[in-house]
Amino acid sequence: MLWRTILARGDAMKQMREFLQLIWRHSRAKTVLLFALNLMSSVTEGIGLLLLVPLLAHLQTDQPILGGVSRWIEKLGLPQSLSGLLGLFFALVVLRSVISYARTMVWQDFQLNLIDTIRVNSFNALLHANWNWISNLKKSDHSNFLINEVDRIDDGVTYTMDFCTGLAAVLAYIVVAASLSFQMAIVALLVGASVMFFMRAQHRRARDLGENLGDAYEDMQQVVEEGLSSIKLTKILGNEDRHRNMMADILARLRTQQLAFSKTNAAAGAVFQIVIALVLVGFLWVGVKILELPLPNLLILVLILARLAPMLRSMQNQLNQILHAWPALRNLDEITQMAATHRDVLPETIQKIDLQDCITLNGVGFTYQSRKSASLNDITLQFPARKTTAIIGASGAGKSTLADILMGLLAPDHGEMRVDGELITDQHRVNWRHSLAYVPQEVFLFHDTIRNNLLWANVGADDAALKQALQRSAAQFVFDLDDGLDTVVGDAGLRLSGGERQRIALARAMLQNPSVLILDEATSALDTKNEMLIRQSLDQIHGDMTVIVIGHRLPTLENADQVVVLHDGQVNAVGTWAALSQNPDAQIPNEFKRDDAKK
Ligand SMILES: Nc1ncnc2c1ncn2[C@@H]1O[C@H](COP(=O)(O)OP(=O)(O)OP(=O)(O)O)[C@@H](O)[C@H]1O
Repeated sequence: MLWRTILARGDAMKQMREFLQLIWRHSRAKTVLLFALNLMSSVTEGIGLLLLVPLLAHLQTDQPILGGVSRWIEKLGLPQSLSGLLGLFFALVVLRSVISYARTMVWQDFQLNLIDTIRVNSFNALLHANWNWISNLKKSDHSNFLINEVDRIDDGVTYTMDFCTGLAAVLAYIVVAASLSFQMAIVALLVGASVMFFMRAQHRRARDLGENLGDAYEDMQQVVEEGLSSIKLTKILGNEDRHRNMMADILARLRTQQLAFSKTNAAAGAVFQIVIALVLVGFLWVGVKILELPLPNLLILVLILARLAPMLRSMQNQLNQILHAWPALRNLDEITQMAATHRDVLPETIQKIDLQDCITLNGVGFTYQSRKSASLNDITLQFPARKTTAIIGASGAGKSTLADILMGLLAPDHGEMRVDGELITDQHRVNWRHSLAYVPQEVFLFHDTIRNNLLWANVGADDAALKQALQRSAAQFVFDLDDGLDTVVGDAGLRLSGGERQRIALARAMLQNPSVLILDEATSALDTKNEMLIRQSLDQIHGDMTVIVIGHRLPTLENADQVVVLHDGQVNAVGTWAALSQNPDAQIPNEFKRDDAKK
């Protein structure tokens, strides 16, 4: 194939093909339309150029119109007079402008749509990936991907399409040139192909620089995200300069990459211009001295060459940009494939599971991918419905891992979990997750109003339901705020105290009206008064809702129906607090003993 010859190299072909496949997969109909418009635009351009031959011949009456062109004019019944040819030429220019306008509009719509689809689909793939995989990812890499890398894919797609448009135009010019002098067209083609071939080293360099640029963007994203989210710590540690320097170092690296890329491009441009000037000089010499071409033909050939030169130069640049952008496309493939491999199994419709009897764990074991030893080992437990179970244990004993298994966020490597006797498999896990509510130790609130933060749990809840949920969570302080439910909580809820954040998170959980409520140190940031209020509200739901509390303070243990002691990922003891506190074999963390002693 002609363009295979022009590129004369496998890599660029493969990478451009991947961008073309992306375009093709997005909308076949629109891709065909775009290529048809490209073709029409090139054909009208070619015909317009050919019409210049008789037009020029009119200016020089002793010159005959070259046979091929005049034959076509006669065959198609086109006017041969100067005014007729001028009219035709003008009509062609108008037609070409209309085609070019249509092409731009179709392409703009197509391109914006394609890039939005890539962003939304990648975000969606990450959101639906399972917790075990996603929790081990570096967040900044993925935000960098969704923001910067998709922009680079956008560049790659644009340059691919521009390259195709350029290629169609080049082909049209070559056809026109061949119809005027076949030998000259072949010479031009061979020169173009060999220049492209010798540019291989620069193409490779463009791709390598593209990969380095991607890494530098990832690092920058990480520095910005970590710098901003740790700003309080930064101020306390006095590390502002260190963050600024890290940012400056990364920007310097980015600058070096970008300059290197510009240098590669500029060098390619310089070589190109020299080669094209040589070809032009040789062309004229061969045309005049050897082939003795008629003046109109020679002028059109020179015009073609003069227009081809910047076009080939742009195509050369586009090729570099495509290679530069390609690593981002490879990242897209990797992320999409990885996220698909680790995808949660989604049911067709969400059906909440209403716990009636008990949750049972039989011989459950779990090992994190990055760990050699198991974090949970042979856990066999029962969590009776409408009862409160407290899980305690030293730091690292496996409490949060156990909570993640109970919530269906992690799937056990060994053993099984059953809800009312029904085995919970991947097919049930999402339904099960929708049936429970969770209040973590580190509460997350959106930078939005309290109302909107609550509505994430139940979109349709009215103000009365919100008020009730806030009351049940001892969060009446909201009604004393100037803007009440419409108070904006700030970034991650930073405009509220830790205790206020926790109470709003608890209200959000209550609003879900869950079958099971899981609390992870959820009252750790509360003062005694508010802790007591929350405990009272938990007492109110006692007997109505299944509650699992992790690592709580002593009073909660005393009120729990059963307390599970975890030690080194295993169940050490189970029983009421009264029984456990008398059991010398129970590995009860010291803080509970001290609290007990104080009491
Ligand atoms: N994402 C993870 N990847 C690898 N190992 C992990 C991960 N999360 C926890 N672990 C390890 O699993 C073990 C149990 O951790 P887990 O967080 O469940 O303990 P915990 O009892 O909740 O501790 P703490 O009270 O300190 O929060 C620990 O050894 C911990 O280092």
